[in-house]
Amino acid sequence: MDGEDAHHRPSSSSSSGGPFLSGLCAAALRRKPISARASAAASGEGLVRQLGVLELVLLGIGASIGAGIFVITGTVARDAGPGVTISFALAGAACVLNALCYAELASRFPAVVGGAYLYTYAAFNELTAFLVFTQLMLDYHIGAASIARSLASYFIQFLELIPSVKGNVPSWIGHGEEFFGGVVSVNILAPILLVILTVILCRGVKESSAVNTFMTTLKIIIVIVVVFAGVFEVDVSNWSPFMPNGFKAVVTGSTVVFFAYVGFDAVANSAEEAKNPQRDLPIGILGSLLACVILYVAVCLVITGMLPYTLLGEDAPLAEAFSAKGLKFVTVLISIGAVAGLTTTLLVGLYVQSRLYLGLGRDGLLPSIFSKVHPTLHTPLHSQIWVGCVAAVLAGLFNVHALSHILSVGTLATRLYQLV
Ligand SMILES: NC(=[NH2+])NCCC[C@H](N)C(=O)O
Repeated sequence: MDGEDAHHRPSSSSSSGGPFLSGLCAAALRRKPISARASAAASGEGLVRQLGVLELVLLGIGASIGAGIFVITGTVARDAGPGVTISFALAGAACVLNALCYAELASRFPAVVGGAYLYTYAAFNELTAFLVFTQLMLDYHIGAASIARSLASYFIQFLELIPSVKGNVPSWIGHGEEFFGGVVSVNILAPILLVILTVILCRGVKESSAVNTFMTTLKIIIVIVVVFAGVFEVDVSNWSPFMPNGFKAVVTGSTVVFFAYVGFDAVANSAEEAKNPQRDLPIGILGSLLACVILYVAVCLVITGMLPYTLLGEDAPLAEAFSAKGLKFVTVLISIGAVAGLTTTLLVGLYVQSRLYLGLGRDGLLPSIFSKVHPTLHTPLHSQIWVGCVAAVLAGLFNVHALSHILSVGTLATRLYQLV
């Protein structure tokens, strides 16, 4: 990798041998010449092109539809009323603008891993790119841990449906055994789930994509069934007034529901594994986002039409709305949808992280071990195992509450950076 690294770094800025500080500044301010890197990637030293357009669209949807739609809808609807639909449409429109930028950049630099990190490196400089990476990693590492913790709780809840098991599952298995006044909350199920997903990801991009395709299709079907089951329960009088607390509450709501769209950018990181990146990456990015906008808006219309917005629950609004109408089977479907949703956001999140580590390892910004790709599996094994371990340690020691505090700061900082 070192030879290649030297090859793609601009010699003018780094070879002068001048004072240490000016060398450092020059390094921090250099940009990435994409063409050289692209030809190195194209020479076939690692990842393989296995993903078609459908797999890319499902990758984006897999990363985006998590628990957000099942939870945030109710939280926001309590303020914005049925206008939460407009909140989702507004946030969706903002994301479409963002996605158009991603689509344009992804088709310009199609053959290199890296997504936002790569684009910042090419447009600004190495320092900015590295900062983008650190913030993305803060978000992804902590995000992966908290999603794994939520998944573990879901599994324990399913297990406790068995009468003889109910109340007998030790808390260190899934819910967390608390120490130091609740600062540390130890459990083993979340790390086990992370190990399983890491093994799948290490086996190959085709295998990981197959799991994602299956789970994502399942959750899309569930969301569609939920919408159709709900349509027959809609009472249009629940939609008026549409914005009980005015447009301001709707706009405020759109800043919260933005979270539900986070994920479509994952597609940009599969540039080196897409069969026809120049054409398929933009389709994958925009296609997955548009699918989410349609599904989310439909869910919002249905849920706010089913019950007066004041009666929507805060924790599991969608499930509660259906049990209030006596549709228990839909409630079960929603739980399965949430588990599938969490699993795919976790899977794709871990996938994206490893490709980012790979990109930085190749660029010499991280130790070269991260740049290694397994010769037969064609996956960045070291990077993948590393991101799995970090998430497993965090998920093994902290609960969602502790993790989400750190995550909010990370996500906000990341998005601010991207705006700049
Ligand atoms: N990188 C992240 N923060 N990913 C979290 C994705 C959350 C996903 N959009 C959801 O609604 O659940």
